[in-house]
Formats: sequence, structure tokens, C-alpha cells
Amino acid sequence: MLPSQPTRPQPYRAYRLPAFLLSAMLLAAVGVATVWGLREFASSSQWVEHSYQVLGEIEATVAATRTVESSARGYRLTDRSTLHAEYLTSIPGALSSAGRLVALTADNPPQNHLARDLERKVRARLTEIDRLVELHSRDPAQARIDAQTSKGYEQMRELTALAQVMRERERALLAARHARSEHRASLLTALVVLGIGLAMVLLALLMYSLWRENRRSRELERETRQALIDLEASASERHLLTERHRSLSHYAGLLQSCQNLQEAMDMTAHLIADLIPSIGGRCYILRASQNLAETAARFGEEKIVSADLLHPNDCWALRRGQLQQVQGDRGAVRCNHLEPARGGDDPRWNLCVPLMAQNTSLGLLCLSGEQPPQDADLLLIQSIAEQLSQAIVNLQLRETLRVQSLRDPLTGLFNRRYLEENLQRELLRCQRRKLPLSVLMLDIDHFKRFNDTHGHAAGDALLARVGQVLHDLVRNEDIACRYGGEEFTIVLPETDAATALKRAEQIRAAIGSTTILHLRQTFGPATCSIGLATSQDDRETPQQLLQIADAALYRAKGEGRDRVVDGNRALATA
Ligand SMILES: Nc1nc2c(ncn2[C@@H]2O[C@H](COP(=O)(O)OP(=O)(O)OP(=O)(O)O)[C@@H](O)[C@H]2O)c(=O)[nH]1
Repeated sequence: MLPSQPTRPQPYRAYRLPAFLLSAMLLAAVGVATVWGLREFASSSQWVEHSYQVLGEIEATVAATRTVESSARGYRLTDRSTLHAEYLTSIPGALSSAGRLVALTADNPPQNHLARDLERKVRARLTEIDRLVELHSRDPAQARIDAQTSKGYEQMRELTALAQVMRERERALLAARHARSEHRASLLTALVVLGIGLAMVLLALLMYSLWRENRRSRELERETRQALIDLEASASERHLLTERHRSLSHYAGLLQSCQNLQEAMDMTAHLIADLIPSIGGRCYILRASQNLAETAARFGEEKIVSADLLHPNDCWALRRGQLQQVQGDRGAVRCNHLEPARGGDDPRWNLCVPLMAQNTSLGLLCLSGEQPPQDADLLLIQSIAEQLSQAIVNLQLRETLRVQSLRDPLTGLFNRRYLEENLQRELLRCQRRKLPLSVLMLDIDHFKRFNDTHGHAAGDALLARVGQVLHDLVRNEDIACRYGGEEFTIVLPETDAATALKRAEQIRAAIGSTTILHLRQTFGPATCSIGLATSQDDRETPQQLLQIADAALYRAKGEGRDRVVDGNRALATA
């Protein structure tokens, strides 16, 4: 069976490539944005770190300046050389911090300007501290007075104020960088989430569309595979049907050529066994008397044994003139000619098919198997039964015609044509085997007078009675014929003259002692004369034999009738 539905159109198929390209572009954009964002973050963090460095250097500059100032003050108050050494060593730190601060703020001119100012203030402060230390080494009292009146405090206040301004500016810068960094982070996050989300949605739709198409493809593949299997099955079924059709046609042709019923039955059995090997059974033929059907042929293995001989009343198919099928004890009633079922679950089935023509039963097909037959098998069996029935009718008709053409209807004996056809054959056969063959020519005496006295119908009855006597007395291999009129011929193969003479005498005696009942009147008995001829050598022809017998008959008539004359002996003595 081919797929019943046409392939459904895929409305979204056209959008697949754009969707794929869009999702790829989105993912690429997300990737680019992520790289850009990472670079921005790196740059931002550098600037933040830079700001912290600036802040650190501001603190370091102020702290180093304070260290210089406190160690110088401690030295001036205590004159301890360690404090003087500490003072001397802390000066470069303050100067280098101020210098680094100037360098660090080179990227920011306003801040750099302040840093340079701070450096100047640090240097001024260090110069003032150095002047006081110098003065203290020369004149400690004057140094104390100068320290109290010097501008040191003012210098330090300006320096710390300037450092505070720088600090605040740098912190503002830091805050601005933080804010920009966070803004970019949010933007990037939104971009990544949106881009990936959108790409995922598109990819999901794409996958769904591909999955649907894949599922449809699998369905189509399955349907196609099934269609192929169905096609193969139907092709092999068609092939089987064609083969069966051919076999049936051949069978029908062969049936036409069958010489007798047995041939037709054997051929039918062979055909069924050949076409449906799973079933077995037999063909019955109904006797002309219609009182008994006998097995004529068997085929396969009979699963349910049927009787060899059956009365038509034993079979429901013959009684009703219809198919009769049973399985186990179920369904239709079981025919009496079948062996009993093993129980309700007996799987074996039986089918009786009546052979009928023109409402007349001719025979029966009785089939059985392990499993019920398929519809195609049933049809085949019915077809065979129909053809066989027709063949039986034809053969019976042909047989009737043949018998009619070879037999005399009044006496039931063979006619002259049959005699002429068979005498030749029998004579040749006996001559080949060096065996004798005898011929009797029999004529009822004064039959004309009998006819004239009792009527033509009584004459017919006498002829029929003589035919019956001859039929009863001759052997199967003998040929008893009505030669014509009241004349009869009996061919006795493999019979010599002496035996033939005895048989002729028996016949003459039997006819001479028989009476005829016709229209409630008894006539006879009638006498007959018989001429006998026996083949002497292998050169004699049927005509010669008949002539000798006829001459002997003529002689028997001449000698007074009611006698047998041996033609060969008469010839010998003549
Ligand atoms: N009833 C009847 N008579 C027949 C039939 N065929 C021939 N006949 C008669 O048989 C008679 C033969 O007579 P014939 O040939 O003279 O011989 P016959 O009277 O028997 O005398 P013989 O043979 O000399 O004893 C004729 O009268 C025929 O009409 C037949 O089929 N039925």
C-alpha cells in the first residue's frame, strides 16, 4: 500500500537559514561584545589601580614629609644622632614620593598641576626643616625661637590641604570610573543575556523544526518501507494468483482431454496437492444409482479421516448442495462420514464441497487441514469443484454417447460396428500369441413367424431376452454383439473349437429353455441355430472367420435348425 497522504508542506523551512544566520550573528555579536567588555574591564581596572596608586602616592608624600618633619623636630629636641640619621634618610623618600606623584598624574593635567604644586610645597617644607636643623647645630636657642615663629606650621597646613584637594579629585575620578565601569558591565550583561537568549530561542526553534522534519522523514521512511513490503506481498500474491490461474487453465484444458472419470479425479487430486500443499483429502464420485459415493482419488495428508464409501445422506454438503465447513465441535453440524472431533478446541477443520451440475450431485471434494483455509484457497477450491463438476458431466455424457454408439439399445449387447473394430484386434492378439479364437453366428429360428404370430413388440422382447441370455453366459473377455436383425455374433478369444462348441451348445440350450413374458403373456421358448468358426492359422482375416461361421449357420438352418454346426469341420469334410 502506498503512503495514503501526500507529504505535508513545511511552512517554516524557508526561515531556517535566516534563523540560523541570525542566531550565528547574535552569538558572534555576543562574543565580540564580551571581548570588548573584557578589554574595557581590564582598562578600567588599570585606571582604578592607577587612581589608587595616585592616592597612595599622595598619602606617601604627606606621610614622608611628616616623617621628615617629626624626625627633624625630635633631633632638635633631643639631639640624638639616630634621629638625625633618620631625618637624613627620610628626606629622599618624601622627594621621590612627590616626584612619583608628578609622574603618575602626567595623564591628567589639572591633577598634574596640583602634584607639581604639592612637590614644590614639599620641597619648600623640606628646605625650611633643613634650615632649622642647620640652625640648631649652630645655635639651638635661635633654632627654637625660629621654630616657634617659622612658617613651618603654615607650610604643612597648605601641603595637607593641597593633598586633600588632590585626594578628593582622585576619589571623584575613581567614583566616575567605577560608575562608567558598572554602566558598561550592565550594558554588556544585558547585551550578552539578550543576545544569547535570542540566539537560544532561534536555535531552539531551528532544532524543533529540524526535529519535526526528521520525525516526518522517519514516518515517511517507515511508510515507504511498509509500502514496499505491501507491494512485495501484493506482487507475490499476484504472482501466486497468476500461477494458480495458469494452473487452473491448464487443468481445465487437461480435463477436456480426460478419457474417463478416474483420470479426471486423479488430475484434480494432483492439482490440489500441488496448489495447496497444506491440505489433504479425497475426491468422491457418486455412483450412477446415486446411493453411494466412493473414493476415487486422494491428495495430501488427510487431517480428518473420511469414510471410503459414504451414503449421500451422511454428508451435509451433498444433502444441501452447499459447502459445509466445520472446525472441532464448533459451528456447523459434523458430517457422519468424518471421524469424530477431539473436542471443541480441536483446531482441525474440514470442508466438504459438493460436485454438482444442473442440480444433480455428481461427487464430493472432502478436504481437511490443521488451520482454516484462506479466502483465496476457498475460491480456488470452489473453482476447481466447478470445473471438475462440468468435466464429470461431460465425461458421463461422452460415456453415455460412446455406449450408445457401441451398444444395441434393444439387447444391450455391442453392435456390429463394435464387433468389426474389436474382432480384428482380438484376432491379431490371439494370432500373435498362437492362441485360437472362435466366432459364433447365432440366428433365432423362424423369427419372422414369431413376429407375425405374436407381433413385432413380442419379437423385440424375444430379442432382448436372447441378449440377456448371451450377456449372462459369455465371459468378460468375450464380445457378444447383435449383428443385425435377429442375428447375433459372439467372439470367444483364446477359445478352441471344442470349447467353443460346448459354449455354443450351452447357449443354444439356454435360449431353447427360456420363455418370454410380454404383456402378461408367456411366449416361447424359441430355438436358435449357431454356426461356429475357429481360427486355424495366423493368416485368417475377421471377414474369413465371419464367412465360415455364417456358412455354418446357413448349414445349421439347412440341416433343420436348433443346432450348432462347426464351420471348420464342415469345410474339412466337404
Ligand atoms: N421384432 C423385430 N423383428 C425384426 C427385427 N429385425 C428384423 N426383424 C425381423 O426378423 C425377421 C427375419 O426373418 P427371416 O430373415 O426371414 O428369417 P426367419 O423367419 O427367422 O427364418 P429362419 O432364419 O430361416 O429360421 C424379419 O421378419 C424381420 O422383419 C427387430 O429388430 N425386431
